[in-house]
Amino acid sequence: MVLNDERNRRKPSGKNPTTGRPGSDPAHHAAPKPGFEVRSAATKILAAVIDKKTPLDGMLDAEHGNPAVRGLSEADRALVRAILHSALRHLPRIEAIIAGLLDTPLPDGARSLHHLLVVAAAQMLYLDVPDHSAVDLAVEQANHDPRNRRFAKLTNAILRRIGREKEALLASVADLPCFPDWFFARMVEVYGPEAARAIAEAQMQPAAIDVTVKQDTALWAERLNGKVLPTGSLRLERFRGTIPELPGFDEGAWWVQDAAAALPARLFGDIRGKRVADLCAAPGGKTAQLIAMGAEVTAVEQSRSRLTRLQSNLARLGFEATCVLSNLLDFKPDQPFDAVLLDAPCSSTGTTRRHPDVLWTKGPEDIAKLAELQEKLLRHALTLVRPGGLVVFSNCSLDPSEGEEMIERVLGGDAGLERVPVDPADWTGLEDAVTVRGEIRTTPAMLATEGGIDGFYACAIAKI
Ligand SMILES: C[S@@+](CC[C@H](N)C(=O)[O-])C[C@H]1O[C@@H](n2cnc3c(N)ncnc32)[C@H](O)[C@@H]1O
Repeated sequence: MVLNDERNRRKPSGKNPTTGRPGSDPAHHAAPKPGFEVRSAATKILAAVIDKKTPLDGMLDAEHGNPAVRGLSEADRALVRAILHSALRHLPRIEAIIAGLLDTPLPDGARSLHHLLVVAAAQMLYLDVPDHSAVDLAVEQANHDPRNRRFAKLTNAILRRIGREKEALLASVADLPCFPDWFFARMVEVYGPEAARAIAEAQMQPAAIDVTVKQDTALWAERLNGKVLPTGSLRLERFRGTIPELPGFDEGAWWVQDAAAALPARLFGDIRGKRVADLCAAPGGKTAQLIAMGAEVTAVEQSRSRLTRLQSNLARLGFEATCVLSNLLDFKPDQPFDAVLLDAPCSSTGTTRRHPDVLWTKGPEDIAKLAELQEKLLRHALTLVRPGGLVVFSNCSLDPSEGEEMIERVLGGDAGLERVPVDPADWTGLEDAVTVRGEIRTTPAMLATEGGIDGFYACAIAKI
């Protein structure tokens, strides 16, 4: 296996054949360079995401995460995260660039070499890491790994070429959608080629932090140096640092919630004084909204640790709810509710701006299973509301099999249920998100001038 066009340049150089450096000993005998552990952690975690389908967030946790990150400083963990986000956000382009520089593909067994190259290329192409540092550390990594030692020279050659020809290489892949093929094909089928491209393009932009404010959004926009979106959420475009340090956090004046995630609660209209169940409630962004809207809320959640997190979030906000630890399918209250919100577990394909691992850890078979589960949960949720009551179903998937199509199936077979269409006049700035049936469907390509929004689906159903 050789680098395209590198053969003609090969001359006897007097350099060490393994490291490509003049006269040096193999790097695996030396102490690791600063930054080596960060790259090595990023490579291991990328392998776990792509090859083992392990979600990224848990692996980056300082206490319970992947052993490779546990000993790292906060700054180093942040760098691991930045490298991985860049690598996963642009994976098809990075892989195409690397493949184009080889005249034969990497052998099937060379997965760790693939990951090492992707990690280094992501830093060179999409982050401000100096090329020489990314190249040196990648060559050192190759030398440290007995599986990759024989590829150290190739690693050096590929990465140096990426450094030299960066602009042209990036231009050569600029039309490639950064989605796995199966997902892009599905987006084209559902939204059409142009919209699918816009969605793929939008998901490459990291998402800003949005917050929902309890009262007086304009005042908090000033204090937090944020911008009020047409949807009412406050966007902190220039935010850097940690959330708990921001003004208003300790006093519970606001909570973090993507602008799209704040939309489903709006479908209830006026719920002051009503008994509302928030099903699948943790970490509680929508529970907080329903309480702020004046409802008496029961929050149901099956995960103990997540319910604890919801309770501490509500305590910080000075809010109260009845919290029930239960699988929703086993939840049988004494009295039906006036309204129910089911924000169902889903594939989360609308959140790839924040979670670029999602599309590499989930596949079409997961989406099909989740759609089945959602239908079961919705059918149960519908039994929990009184006649005349309202059920809002929502989730953050871009796939209509988890939204529009499933709702169609549930409504189609039941004369006692009716979709309640939203009025586009109430959705200024987000009119495109109102479907012909009066549901809400956002994609990351919407609110583009404001920096985008997560993909979300929401629909209101009345029980007659
Ligand atoms: C998308 S998250 C909900 C986000 C939440 N509504 C919010 O706005 O903060 C889905 C939640 O559903 C919970 N969940 C999944 N299956 C459940 C079930 N069968 N019963 C109860 N909760 C469930 C998960 O533990 C997870 O916390």
